Amino acid sequence: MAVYTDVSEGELESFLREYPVGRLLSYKGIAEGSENSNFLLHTSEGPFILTLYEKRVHTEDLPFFLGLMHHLAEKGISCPLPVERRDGALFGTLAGRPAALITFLEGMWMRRPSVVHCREVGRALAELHVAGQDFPLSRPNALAIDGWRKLWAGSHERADEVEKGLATEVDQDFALFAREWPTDLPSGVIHADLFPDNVFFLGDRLSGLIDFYFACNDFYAYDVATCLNAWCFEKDFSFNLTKGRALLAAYQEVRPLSEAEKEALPLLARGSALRFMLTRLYDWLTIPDGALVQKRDPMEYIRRLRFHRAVRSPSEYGLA
Ligand SMILES: Nc1ncnc2c1ncn2[C@@H]1O[C@H](COP(=O)(O)OP(=O)(O)O)[C@@H](O)[C@H]1O
Ligand SMILES: N[C@@H](CCOP(=O)(O)O)C(=O)O
Repeated sequence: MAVYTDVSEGELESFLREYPVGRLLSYKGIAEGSENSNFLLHTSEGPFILTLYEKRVHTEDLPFFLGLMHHLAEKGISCPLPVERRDGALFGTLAGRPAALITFLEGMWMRRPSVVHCREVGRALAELHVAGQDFPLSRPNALAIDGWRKLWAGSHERADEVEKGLATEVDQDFALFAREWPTDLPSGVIHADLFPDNVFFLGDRLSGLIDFYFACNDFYAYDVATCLNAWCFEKDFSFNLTKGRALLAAYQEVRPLSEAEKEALPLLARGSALRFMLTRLYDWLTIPDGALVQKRDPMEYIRRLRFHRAVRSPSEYGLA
């Protein structure tokens, strides 16, 4: 459940008066998602999504996130369009939180993505990378190595509660990344969280991308690695080579990877697995039991991390 902040009908109505969206007919909290509070609204002008930004989203980053959605939508990427207020602003304040209204996207996310879905997401990711190339704003990745170190500092002491020996194991990954993390791969705007729950489909056709609230500037290939982790592993933590091949081939039809990007993929996939393990671990250890938030299992990403440690060649992900 991700509704951290309650909104009363009265305060919502007065918030909506600033928007050209007609009269409020109904609204309800959305259980899915984990970072922000989301509501589905019906107004006399149609359905909208209302988002109240919570702990990991800072107000100063909203022009980047909302401006990016605007930019991508104009370039033909199917993503929500932030609705402009009457004063031209893309967000306001509601129930003490920064809040925005975005257009509603049709479709549903795939609980069990198939090879066809992996192909669709590979292509969409590359199109997003290309469409973002002339976006004028930039935002450093707050969850790059320095961000990982902060999360690790906040959970290191208790990591062995999740699995004995985990703290020592992960310390070794940090040591490797400090020495070998690439510095000069092609970079630009990346989504940074393109998991299945952030990609909508109508049948087998991708209908839209949502949740740009980790978007930032970083290596394109790091985004590819994040998608390999999120889309191409099976429930038993085996890597599905057919899915990997489909995702990478579709990506490369739009934006071919350089030799340096291909070579870096095992390390980037390992780093991306660590990044998601760390946010999950931090939340696992700090969010109180019984809170109305769906906690995600850090072990799922430790298992991926272990897989990548053993990878010797990018061909093991399906790269030709
Ligand atoms: N533009 C949209 N159109 C339709 N549904 C949306 C849209 N944005 C969010 N949702 C719904 O809200 C849920 C949570 O959104 P998400 O942005 O992933 O939240 P969080 O940032 O908290 O993870 C999604 O799974 C989806 O059901
Ligand atoms: N995708 C992340 C968590 C972020 O949640 P989202 O609902 O914003 O995609 C994870 O799986 O750890």
